[in-house]
Amino acid sequence: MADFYQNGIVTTLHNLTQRTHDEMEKDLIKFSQTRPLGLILPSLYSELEGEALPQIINKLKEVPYLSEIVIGLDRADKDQYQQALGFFNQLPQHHRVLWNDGPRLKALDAELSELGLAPQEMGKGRNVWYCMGYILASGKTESVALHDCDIVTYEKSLLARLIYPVANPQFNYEFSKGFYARISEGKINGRVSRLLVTPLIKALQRVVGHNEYLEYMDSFRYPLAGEFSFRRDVLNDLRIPSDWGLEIGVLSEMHRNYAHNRICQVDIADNYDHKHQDLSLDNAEAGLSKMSIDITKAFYRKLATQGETFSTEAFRTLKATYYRIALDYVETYHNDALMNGLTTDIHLEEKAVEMFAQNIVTAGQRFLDNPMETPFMPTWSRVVSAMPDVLERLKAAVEADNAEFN
Ligand SMILES: O=C(O)[C@H](O)COP(=O)(O)O
Repeated sequence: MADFYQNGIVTTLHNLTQRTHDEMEKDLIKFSQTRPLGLILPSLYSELEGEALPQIINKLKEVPYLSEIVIGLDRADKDQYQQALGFFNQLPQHHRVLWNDGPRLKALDAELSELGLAPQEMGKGRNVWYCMGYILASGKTESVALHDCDIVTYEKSLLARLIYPVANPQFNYEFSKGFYARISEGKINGRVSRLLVTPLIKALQRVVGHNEYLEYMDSFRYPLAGEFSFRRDVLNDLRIPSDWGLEIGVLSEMHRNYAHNRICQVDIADNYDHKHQDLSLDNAEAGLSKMSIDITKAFYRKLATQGETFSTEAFRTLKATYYRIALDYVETYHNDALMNGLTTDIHLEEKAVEMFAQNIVTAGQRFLDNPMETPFMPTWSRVVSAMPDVLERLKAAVEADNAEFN
């Protein structure tokens, strides 16, 4: 049973009564009559063949309040795109599949690239960015949810709870971020969120001193959750990184663009499990190691925009501060696990903390070596200003792909 504590400077919407999904769904059907609701699914072709996505689609088939589902499909050739269209045709809702590797969308991407406006890296960030552009172009929905396609514990209630805060016309929220616990096979997961992000924020608070942005980031119970929802107008002005800094980047942009009372977080599931990546202890270019470097750089960049200056010495101090705090958390989570009949591998957790500590310095060095690096994708407002018909052309390309291969 959850408590009802408000732990930070954004509103937390709890699951206090285990209200039934049917009741919430009735509300959402009503809300959707005045505020049409949509969903973005950033997906890889390989996920169609996995365990999670077919289950997710099975559950989504029964969702009655969505006017539009936009699927961004990465790493698919022509045959795979055609198969994907067949697969997603199970959905009774209006849906479109963006073939990101297809000739039409690649041609548009090449034109944007000439203007210096195309995302520079392949991956989820780029996929999400194009889906957001398509939502703006189609104009079919007022509020949109986004979630990953590798969730093996997916229930319809996750989506209902995720979208509710931006669907209810009586609420003033522009953005809502999901949170949950991650437990599987008797273990607590969420290794980067628990062992890097939270202790890093605490360490930055100690080193930088009081900082309202850090207080805001510290308010989120699962800052790395890939599940969030927003009103459509939010999409015009998001300048987000294309690398693993995406989730931190979205939170940072919401902080820049909106007052705190327009932002909330919501309890969307008791437990969440998904595909786990390797820690990659020995390779800083892969797995959770690479993720930790991208995330840490996203924090440095954001703090630099607030006038914070960094040096090699500052990064060393930050590393030492982080390391001590993170080790305390290893113990905290171990005790929490034991009391709940779960386990954590203390040795492995400490090895992860050692790697993250090293990566705090590595990220710092890369930040100092490349002060002009901007892995950000431009806001859609800027893209529209540079290419006024871009949204119409994006929509036309997607419609043509869906019509030609369906
Ligand atoms: O959220 C996280 O911490 C990372 O995505 C890693 O998650 P996992 O430990 O559940 O795989």
